Amino acid sequence: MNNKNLLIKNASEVVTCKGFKTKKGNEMNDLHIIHDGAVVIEDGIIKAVGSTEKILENIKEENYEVIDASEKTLLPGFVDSHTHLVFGGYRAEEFSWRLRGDSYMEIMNRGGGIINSVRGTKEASKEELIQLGKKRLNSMLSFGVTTVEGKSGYGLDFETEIKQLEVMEQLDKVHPLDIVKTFLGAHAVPEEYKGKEDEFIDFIIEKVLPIIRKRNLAEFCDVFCEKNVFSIEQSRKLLLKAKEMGLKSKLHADEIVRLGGAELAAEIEAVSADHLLQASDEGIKAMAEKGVIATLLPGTAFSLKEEFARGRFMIDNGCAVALATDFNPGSCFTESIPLIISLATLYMKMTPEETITALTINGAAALDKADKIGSIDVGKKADIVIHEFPSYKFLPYHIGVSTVEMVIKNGIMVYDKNKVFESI
Ligand SMILES: N=CN[C@@H](CCC(=O)O)C(=O)O
Ligand SMILES: [Zn+2]
Repeated sequence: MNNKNLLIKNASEVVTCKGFKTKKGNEMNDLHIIHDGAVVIEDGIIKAVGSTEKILENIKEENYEVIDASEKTLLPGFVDSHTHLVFGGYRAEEFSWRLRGDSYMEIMNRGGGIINSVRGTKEASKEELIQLGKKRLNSMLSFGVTTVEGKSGYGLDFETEIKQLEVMEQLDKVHPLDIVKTFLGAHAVPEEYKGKEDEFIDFIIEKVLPIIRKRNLAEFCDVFCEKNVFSIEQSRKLLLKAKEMGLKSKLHADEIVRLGGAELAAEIEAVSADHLLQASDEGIKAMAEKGVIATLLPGTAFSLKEEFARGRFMIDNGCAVALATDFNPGSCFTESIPLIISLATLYMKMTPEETITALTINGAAALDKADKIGSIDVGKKADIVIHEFPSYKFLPYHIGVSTVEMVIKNGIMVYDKNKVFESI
């Protein structure tokens, strides 16, 4: 189907997630559902949303390609706002080591972990990374993701960091999924800068950031602010310089050790602070006050066998929470949104409604795009997913299984599960 004028009608529920900005605290429970709803799409943009009856009174059906969504649920496309999708090589061996008890940091400190993926990414050609990227994006799309954030950070040198960002730039052009690019040059300390972390931060600021800015290769700057990686001071310096150059801030914060990353995120008014497994009460409250989004990555905690971030406490204290996969080759090799939904609802005490908000409008807000995507609102991009059951309540209920039947991106059908089984 390639018709940009589309009418989806008779949906059991249109879960609009209505809104153009971040939802905080209790607001996260309000999904603004329309029962027996319809959506009108023209030229890739949502033109009207309402009850099927009202919508049909105002349009001529014959002018549209029509999808009958009876007994189905419409949701905004998911926004996976934290991933490391471009990398070469895999770390299946390290996963086995972790199963036998080695910790993530132990593996990292003996030259595995991120540095292992840096080797693989340096060795891979741009074309290889593009082909791998396409497969990964296809998989994400099948889970109903229509916008994804992707980070560099498996280069740690000028050429490879730029290569990763260029690969994402290219993927964004050739693949229906939209990619928001983040520069994560400070993801680990390269061998030649061990003990000279300040110099490495200066190298990034002086030599890499200006080119990224000039070529518009990233919208966000991120840093792994962690004990034995980059300190609070180094992270602050990098993010503030990047901000001066026009890059918005994100942080990998308080993941393994409570370092004060949440407090730093509030101080510099970052768009989001991510992970936050060890974030302090004060840090969380400061983030709520400053409107910093807490992007939680339960797949990572699960895969590392760590305690989950305190999503319930954060929401109860007025924070805006987003959820993302953290898809990467080490700490969380999954693009599964159903897994994230299961972990958030069953283990993080988030309600189904909060979970959906965290994966849609708040995911969009974590990418500073809540005005364009993340909800089914008139004027927004027509990124809409048709789920095969009559209520959003089936998403957590159908544990670990994708409920996605069709994905519409910019008003065009790009995934139809029924087609996969057409010949059966
Ligand atoms: N914690 C730091 N960075 C990634 C892991 C990257 C890796 O292990 O390759 C994360 O967000 O989980
Ligand atoms: Zn990450």
